[in-house]
Order: sequence, then structure tokens, then C-alpha cells
Amino acid sequence: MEVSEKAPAKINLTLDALHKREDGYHELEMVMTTIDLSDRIELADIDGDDIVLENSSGLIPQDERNLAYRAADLLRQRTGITRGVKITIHKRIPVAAGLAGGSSDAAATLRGLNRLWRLGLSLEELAELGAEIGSDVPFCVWSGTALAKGRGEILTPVASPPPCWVVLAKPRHGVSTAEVFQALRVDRIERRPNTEAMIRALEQGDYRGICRHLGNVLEEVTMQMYPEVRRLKEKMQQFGADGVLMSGSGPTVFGLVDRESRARRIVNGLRGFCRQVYAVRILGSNRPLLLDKSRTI
Ligand SMILES: C[C@](O)(CO)[C@H](O)COP(=O)(O)OP(=O)(O)OC[C@H]1O[C@@H](n2ccc(N)nc2=O)[C@H](O)[C@@H]1O
Ligand SMILES: Nc1ncnc2c1ncn2[C@@H]1O[C@H](COP(=O)(O)OP(=O)(O)OP(=O)(O)O)[C@@H](O)[C@H]1O
Repeated sequence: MEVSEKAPAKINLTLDALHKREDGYHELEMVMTTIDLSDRIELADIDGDDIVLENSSGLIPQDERNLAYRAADLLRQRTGITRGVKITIHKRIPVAAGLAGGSSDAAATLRGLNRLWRLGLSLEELAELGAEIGSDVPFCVWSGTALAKGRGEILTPVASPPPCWVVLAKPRHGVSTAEVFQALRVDRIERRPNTEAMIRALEQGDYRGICRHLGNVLEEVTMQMYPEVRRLKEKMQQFGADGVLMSGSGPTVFGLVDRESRARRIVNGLRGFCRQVYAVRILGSNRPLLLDKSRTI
């Protein structure tokens, strides 16, 4: 048997770091939403008990370091399942980009294997397992739009943004999330996002309010390391995006745009400065993956 799962990317509408914890992680408060730029994960039964990985990208590990492999391994350990599986990753999300590509592959692997192996685990249980793989995995298990606290694993669903376009520009280099957090000085943060105001704007469907309240405390840190990120943000603003921000730890910069024609114009303008430019939609409602039949059967 074989199942296929969509693994969508996320963007951060806000990201605030409250303090550094004793376990070395940062206590976060952030609003994330899923966008229509996805990897596809195929999971197939195979003879034997190996986890075999194939992927279309030369940029991600092909072994047990791959987050999809780790998800399958963890699920087998916790359920006592010993079946073999072939995981094929069709990669479209840029790697080390701040778009949670690896986390989403892991989350899709958990959802897909739950179906393939008829485990009957709930999304809550899969998200809890996912937290052991990475801070973004629980959000990716649920998808939609959510306020994330703690390390990123304490989730409260909030209203999704009204339909709009997201223009993404990914600079050539990737960014190490660990390095960015290491360079962050929480006691020196000058401007923090207003998370409450963002949630209010989302609940009211206030597109202009959402654009106004975009904010990410990691943006300045990554921009110091990679000035190209600042230049891209400025370009995106000049080309007329309604709101512009770096996603996660970067380096991808995204712009919200209300009309397709303007999104296309911005994409064309940016192509002169950046090779990886996309225009995608926000994935509408909360838990859109339920429509994909990815919930427990
Ligand atoms: C920046 C974000 O993408 C925002 O959504 C996430 O916080 C990062 O999520 P992720 O890539 O799943 O991160 P993890 O693999 O859990 O952590 C990578 C590294 O980032 C740092 N890290 C991550 C999450 C967090 N709340 N505090 C941290 O300080 C830690 O140094 C950790 O070693
Ligand atoms: N399936 C995978 N897809 C992408 N990267 C993976 C995968 N498995 C492991 N990795 C490793 O994880 C690192 C981070 O990649 P990823 O694309 O998830 O970054 P990211 O978008 O910045 O994630 P986040 O926003 O969650 O911090 C890469 O350096 C890559 O080697």
C-alpha cells in the first residue's frame, strides 16, 4: 500500500522571544500560518524492516539525519511497529529558508504513516511526538493558523488571514536557526511585535491591520549576519508589497499583496535581484489538511 501527503511551508506573521530558558531554548510567542508551497511525501510499504529514503533534492540529508526519517523512526519506536517503509520526498520548499520545510516533511510523515499503518493516533498525539523532532513540527502537524508559545509547541488556533498573495524571495544562502538564536540578545531587543494586535486583526479579517502588525525579533539578527536580507526587504517594499517581513530565522523574506496582478509585478521586479522568487496563496482555513483526508482513519 502507498499513501501521499502534502507538506506545506509556513510563514511567521509575528515572532517574539520573551527570554532564554534553562534548557537553552527561547520562550517564544509567534503567529504562524500555512502557505500553498508544499513538498509531497510518498510513503510505501516495502519488504523487510528498513526505512528507505529517496528525495528529489541534493540539498537535504539522505540518511537518518533527515527529519522525515527521524519521524518514521520515532513513530516505530513508540508504537512497537517493525514494518519497513520507503519515504519519497518531492522537495519544492527551499531548504534552510525559515519556511519549516524539514519540519513539515516530518509532520507529513507522521500523518501519513498514521494512515498507512492504521495507528489511530490523534493529531494531538502526533503533535506531541513531533515536538521531540523539532519546535516547528507540532504546528506543521496541525497546519492552518495558530499562536505558538513555549518552544513553539503550545498551540492555539486563530483565524486565518483573508485570501491574499504571498510573494517569497529566498536569498542564495541558507541560515542556521541555532546560530541566529545564539546571536539574539533578548535583553537588547528594541522593537517587538504586538502579538495581541496581530491576533485581533486576524479575528477581524483586517488585512491592513495584519500587514501593519507583522514583526519578527530575529529579523535584525539575521540582517546583521546577511545584509542581503535587508536589501531584499527594502526591494520588496519599493515594489509595493502591502507588508514585508522575514520568516522564522530567515533568510526568506515574504510580502503580503492583496491582488494577483500586483503580486506578479513584484515577482517580475524581484527576479532581477533574487533567483528564487515565488507567489503563492495563504492556505485558507484552519486545518486545511483535513480536506486532504490526512486525519486519522
Ligand atoms: C525559528 C522558527 O522556525 C520559528 O517558527 C522555530 O523556532 C525553529 O524551529 P525548528 O527549526 O524546528 O527548531 P529546533 O530544531 O527545535 O531548534 C533549532 C535550534 O534553534 C534554537 N531554538 C529553537 C526554538 C526555540 N524556541 N528556541 C531556540 O533557541 C535552539 O538553539 C535549537 O537548537
Ligand atoms: N526533509 C528535510 N527537508 C529539509 N531539510 C532537512 C530535512 N531533513 C533534515 N534537514 C536539515 O534541516 C536543516 C534545516 O532545514 P529546513 O528547510 O527545515 O530549515 P528551515 O526552513 O529554516 O526550518 P525552520 O523554519 O523550522 O527553522 C537543513 O540544513 C537540512 O540539512
